[in-house]
Amino acid sequence: MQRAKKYTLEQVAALLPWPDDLANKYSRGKLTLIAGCADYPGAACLAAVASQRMGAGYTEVACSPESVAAVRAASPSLVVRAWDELAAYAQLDPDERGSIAGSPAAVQAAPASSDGRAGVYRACRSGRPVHAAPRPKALGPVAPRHPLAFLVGSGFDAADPLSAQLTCTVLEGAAAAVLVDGGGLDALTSPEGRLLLRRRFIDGLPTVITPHAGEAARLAAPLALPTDDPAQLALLLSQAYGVTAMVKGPVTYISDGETIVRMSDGTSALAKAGTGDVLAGMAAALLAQGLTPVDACVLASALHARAARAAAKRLTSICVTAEDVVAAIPEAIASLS
Ligand SMILES: NC(=O)C1=CN([C@@H]2O[C@H](COP(=O)(O)OP(=O)(O)OC[C@H]3O[C@@H](n4cnc5c(N)ncnc54)[C@H](OP(=O)(O)O)[C@@H]3O)[C@@H](O)[C@H]2O)[C@@H](O)CC1
Ligand SMILES: Nc1ncnc2c1ncn2[C@@H]1O[C@H](COP(=O)(O)OP(=O)(O)O)[C@@H](O)[C@H]1O
Repeated sequence: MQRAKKYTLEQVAALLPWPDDLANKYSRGKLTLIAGCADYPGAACLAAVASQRMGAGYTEVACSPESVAAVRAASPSLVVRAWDELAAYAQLDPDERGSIAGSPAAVQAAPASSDGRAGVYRACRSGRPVHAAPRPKALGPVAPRHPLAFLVGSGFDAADPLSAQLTCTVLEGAAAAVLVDGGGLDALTSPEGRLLLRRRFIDGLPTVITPHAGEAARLAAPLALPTDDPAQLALLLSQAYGVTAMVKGPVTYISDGETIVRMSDGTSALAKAGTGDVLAGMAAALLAQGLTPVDACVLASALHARAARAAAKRLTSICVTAEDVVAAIPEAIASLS
């Protein structure tokens, strides 16, 4: 059985993405979140403001139309749109969208954006009716000048078929790192989800999953993976799905299929709804800033734990909320520097 390793404080601190003097908002990384269904706008708000605090230069949210006002109200510096066009595209039959087994070379051959910052809507905003929407070769520029990443699934309702459709559309179209969280995770067990993950793995496109114990068990079940040891589960999920897996809990384990990292600095103050959405936004923001999947998960998890401890010191471990964890991210960063 493989042993888990721990990072030293110095190793974690060395991962902090300090901006250089000539940075601009695009060079600091753009994160696009596809998150927040009508019932869970809060998850999109929490993940998005956590991304901003975690240093992403540009945070864009595509959420359900019902959630737009709430997400806009969460922070005026977020760029927020309804996911209507993307959702309409996702609902097309895969045959109409184009074969999901299409050649990766075709994706690479798509013309690069001239301004290097086309967003999630470019392919869907041609003014054509939805049934004639072109296949989005890539969500965002194919050859980005600046780092970018996508987060999909926080605040999705796993029971709604649209959740799986949106998740697969992002996995298919994003020529960049994708983090799958919350109600998007169940989509990965379907034949289409498995195929898309395999294709991303072969193409060298990083995918990160961030399940809690219940979600990890649902990912393990169809493959009959043992769930009794969370460290081994992180390793096995990573290997089986071709992703970097961060299995969350009182102790969190991160695996890229070769190594396992143990993160044990958390606190029960984190056992509250929404703290997982905060962690997803932090890790995805670090992916958008160019950290490797394991480094992004390690740094996000370490800062998440430190932020919760700092908040609990002031507010007690009874009172800390997910919003308090976001507010304490700056203290967590300062404590490492
Ligand atoms: N403010 C918002 O908008 C918020 C929105 N949110 C969004 O809601 C969506 C659904 O996410 P969810 O986690 O609430 O539900 P779901 O994935 O169905 O799992 C629940 C079942 O799993 C099991 N379970 C076992 N171990 C577990 C563990 N360690 N932690 C948790 N569960 C564990 C347990 O079943 P049991 O073991 O009791 O049978 C439990 O009944 C998702 O998109 C998320 O982003 C939330 O983040 C909250 C704030
Ligand atoms: N007892 C605990 N000790 C330390 N960390 C915890 C504890 N309980 C939960 N957490 C952390 O809180 C977060 C909860 O995530 P998750 O269950 O996905 O919440 P949500 O879906 O409500 O956002 C995870 O990062 C997990 O590691």
